[in-house]
Amino acid sequence: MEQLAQQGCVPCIGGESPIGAAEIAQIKPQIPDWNIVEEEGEARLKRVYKFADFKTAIAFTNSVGDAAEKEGHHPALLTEWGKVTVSWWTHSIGGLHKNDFIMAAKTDAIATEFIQK
Ligand SMILES: C[C@H](O)[C@H](O)[C@H]1CNC2=NC(N)=NC(=O)C2=N1
Repeated sequence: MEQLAQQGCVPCIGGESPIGAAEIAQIKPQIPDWNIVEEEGEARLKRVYKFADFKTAIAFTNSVGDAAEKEGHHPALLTEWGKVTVSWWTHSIGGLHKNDFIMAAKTDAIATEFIQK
């Protein structure tokens, strides 16, 4: 199976299908530290990363923002002292698309460039 982090997002222009339970079961093991949560009535992928200080947290945040711009798929990012909460979901379908799993895997890869606590 091709690794999620190596894949690119397909453009979401509306009308895409949410990811199915079978595919989630197949690919979720590649992003074991992410939780599927329900917020505002929508399924989202969420993970908290811990860093040594605010400077590292905001540098990581900006790097995730750059990846989002490159792929045209955008997360919610909450940057705090020593901590960044990242949430991925697909606004156009109000839930999870494979793109969100791809971006979660890319986010994990980016995090390895920063020293985590
Ligand atoms: C036109 C543009 O590509 C779309 O609005 C994109 C932008 N980034 C996006 N990001 C996310 N997470 N979900 C979307 O549905 C989405 N739509």
